[in-house]
Amino acid sequence: MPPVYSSSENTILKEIAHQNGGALSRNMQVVSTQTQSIGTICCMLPISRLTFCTSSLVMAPIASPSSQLTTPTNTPFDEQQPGGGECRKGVKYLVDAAPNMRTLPSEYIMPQPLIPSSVNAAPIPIVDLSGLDGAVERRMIAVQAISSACAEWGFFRIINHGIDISLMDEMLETVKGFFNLSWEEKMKYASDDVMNPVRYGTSLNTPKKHTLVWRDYLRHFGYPIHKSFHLWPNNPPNYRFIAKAYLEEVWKLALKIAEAISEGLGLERDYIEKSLGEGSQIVACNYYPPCPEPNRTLGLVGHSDHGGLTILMQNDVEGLQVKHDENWVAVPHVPGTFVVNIGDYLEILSNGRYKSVEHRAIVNAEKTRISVAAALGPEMMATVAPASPLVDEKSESKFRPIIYKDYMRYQQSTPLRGKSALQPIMTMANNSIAKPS
Ligand SMILES: O=C(O)CCC(=O)C(=O)O
Ligand SMILES: [Fe+2]
Repeated sequence: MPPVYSSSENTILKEIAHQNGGALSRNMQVVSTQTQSIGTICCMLPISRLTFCTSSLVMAPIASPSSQLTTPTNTPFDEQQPGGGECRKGVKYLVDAAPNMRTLPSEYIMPQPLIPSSVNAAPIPIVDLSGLDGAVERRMIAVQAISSACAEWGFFRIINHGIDISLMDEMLETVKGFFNLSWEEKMKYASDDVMNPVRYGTSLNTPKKHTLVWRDYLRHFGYPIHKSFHLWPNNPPNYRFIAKAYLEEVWKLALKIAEAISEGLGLERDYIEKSLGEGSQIVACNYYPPCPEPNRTLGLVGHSDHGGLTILMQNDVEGLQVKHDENWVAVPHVPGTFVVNIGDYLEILSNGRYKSVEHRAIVNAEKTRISVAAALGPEMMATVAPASPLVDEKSESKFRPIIYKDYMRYQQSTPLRGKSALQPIMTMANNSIAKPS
C-alpha cells in the first residue's frame, strides 16, 4: 500500500522544490490531491558555483528504481558567478593571497538573522566512557548517562575514551598539512558530486545561493576503509596511514557508544550495529582560517548531521555552537576529549526519542580552527526507518522509510538550513516540524 501524503506534506515538498530553484523538473512529481501517493521525487537544485549538484530524494516506495533518480553531474566551476574565480579556490587561498585583508568579501556576508550574536558557554554533559568497560552496575551508570545526554542535549563530551592523544594530534597535524598544500594540489580532489568518496571543496550547503561560508573542507569515506583508502589524498605522504589508524579507532569507539545507546533505548545491545549492515563512515576535515570580519559570517551554518553519531575533535581554537532549548550555546574546547552528537539517522531509528541537534561553527579573527568530524552511519543502500520495537499503537512511526544514500545526497545538497532535510520524511504522527534557525 503506497503512502498517502497530506496536503500539508505536499506543501512542504513543493516548498522544497521552490527553494531549490523554483520550477519542478520533468522528473519531479508532486501530487496535490490528498489520496495520491508520491513515488519518486527528484529535486533539481540550481547549479551554483560551489555546490553544483543535482539532488534527488527518494520518498517511497523504498524500492523506487534508482534509474528515476537524477545523477549529479560534473559541472565545471562557473567563473561568471559572483564568487566564482578566486572564491572557488577556497578561503585559505583568499587569506594567503591577501594577508592584510580587512574587509570580508561580500559573498561571505551572511543574511542578518544568521549572524552569530554572543552566546553563553554550554554545560554539555560529560560521560566517562570507561564505565562501559566496567562491571554490570558501573556499565549501567554509563549507559544511563549516555541515554540522558542523548535525550536532553543530543550532544555530550566523552572522556576516558581510549584513543591515544598522540593519534588525535597526528590526525590534526596531517589534516593541517593537507590544507597547507597549494590549491592546485588540493583541487585534484575537488568534485561537485556530493556522493564522491573523496571531496575537497569550500563553503557548501549555504543558506542562500550567493552566500558562502568561511570554511574549506576535505570529506571522504572511511570505514570500510579498503573500499576508498586508495582514493584518499596521498599528500601529505602520511595522510592515508594516519587517517586509517584514526578512523579505525573512531569507528570502534562509535560502535561502543552505539551499543550503549541501543541499551538505553531498550533495544538489544547490538541493535544499532546490526541496523548499519556493513556500515559507512564519512569524515569531514574542516579548515576555518582567520577571518577579517568574523561577526559577519559563519564557518558552517546551523545544520544537523545525516549519520547516526558524529565524533568530533578539534584543535585548540573554539568555534562550535549547539542549539539547545532554542538558544545557541558555545561548546568549550577541552583537550584530549571528543564531542559526540546525535545525527538524523539516530533520530529516525529512535523514532524521534533522540533528536539530532543543530550546530554551527563560528570563525575568529586571529587563529585557524581545524575540526575533524567522523560520522557513523549505515551502509548506503540501507533502508532507514524507526526501529520496529519502538513503533507500536501508542507510538506511531514518525518517519517514512528512506534509503540512506538518498537521504544523505539530499541532505548534503540542499541549501535549506537547520533540520529541514528531515521534514519530507516526517509522517503525520510527527508534530515536531523542525524550524530552521
Ligand atoms: O567544526 C565544527 O566544530 C563542526 C563541524 C561539523 O559540524 C561538521 O563537519 O558537520
Ligand atoms: Fe555537523
